[in-house]
Amino acid sequence: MIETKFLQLAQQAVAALKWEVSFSPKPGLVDTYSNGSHTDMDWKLFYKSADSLLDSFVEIAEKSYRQPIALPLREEIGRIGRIAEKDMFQATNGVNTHKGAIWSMGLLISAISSQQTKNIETILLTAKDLSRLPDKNVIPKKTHGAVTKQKYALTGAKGEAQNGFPNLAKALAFKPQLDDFDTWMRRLLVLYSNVDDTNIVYRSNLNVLRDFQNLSTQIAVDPRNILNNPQFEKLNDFTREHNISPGGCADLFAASYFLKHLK
Ligand SMILES: CC(C)(COP(=O)(O)OP(=O)(O)OC[C@H]1O[C@@H](n2cnc3c(N)ncnc32)[C@H](O[C@H]2O[C@H](COP(=O)(O)OP(=O)(O)OP(=O)(O)O)[C@@H](O)[C@H]2O)[C@@H]1O)[C@@H](O)C(=O)NCCC(=O)NCCS
Ligand SMILES: Nc1ncnc2[nH]cnc12
Repeated sequence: MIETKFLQLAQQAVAALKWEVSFSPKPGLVDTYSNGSHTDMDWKLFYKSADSLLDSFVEIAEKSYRQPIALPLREEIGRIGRIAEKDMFQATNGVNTHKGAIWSMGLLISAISSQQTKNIETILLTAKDLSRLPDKNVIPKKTHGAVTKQKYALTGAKGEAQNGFPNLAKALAFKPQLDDFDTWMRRLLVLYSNVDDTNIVYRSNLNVLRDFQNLSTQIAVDPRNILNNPQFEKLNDFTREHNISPGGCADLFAASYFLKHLK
């Protein structure tokens, strides 16, 4: 029988993934208004994908409960993470919806369950330590992320975790603004401004990433209502023109919501 505490933690992670895709508008990304720069995904597919991850998230919480941060735990959650990736691809018919999210959420769930804490600093530090342990069972693949990281000397989702999730922490540190929507929109823009998202670079190049980040920074710090700021429409147009999607930022956005709403 699944213990309620593990199920509840996993359900919160799945709910955060669904919240992320529902949050609208998000330039370049799939939301409930549009499919952004994607032709093979919509918000319903993301819901299906999120639901397919519940069992693996429960198992990560279970297997991590009060465990020391050491190689056996790292290898165990790596094994479950790879099953989660398979479940996701099966649920989506081969579309990569949540690969980055499985990685980040998996580490965060494991950190929460192993330390039995809601303290964000402790969670990020523990997830960082876990991610730095070498999992000998990883088979290097020529993924889009791997190709891009090598070509441009970027560190991707792995680097974000191994550095203690600095961009996620930056987004969370952003003080509430006018209202809940404005606060979360600016947190998303903080991620757009700072994350070296390999999805963007794979579909374009480093110059496009930097222009995207600079435009996002301008909007994030502008006190005007974001949806009335003409620069926001410009950002939307920019993602369309370059056919780019900040999928890595979306994963971290979901993870930041998950941490902020831990019960
Ligand atoms: C360590 C792994 C994450 C290995 O990952 P990989 O080597 O494949 O490459 P990364 O670049 O590290 O990216 C993986 C995904 O992470 C997201 N991401 C990208 N950049 C960043 C960043 N700077 N910080 C954080 N996260 C980042 C991103 O995922 C999202 O985008 C995907 C959808 O994008 P889309 O545009 O559709 O791209 P594609 O389908 O690839 O291509 P096209 O559409 O252009 O054709 C979606 O998945 C989002 O989630 C990257 O895709 C890890 O996978 C690993 O080692 N796993 C093993 C299991 C394990 O150990 N798990 C432990 C914890 S459970
Ligand atoms: N809403 C979204 N759109 C595109 N890629 C994503 N990866 C995770 N969430 C996403």
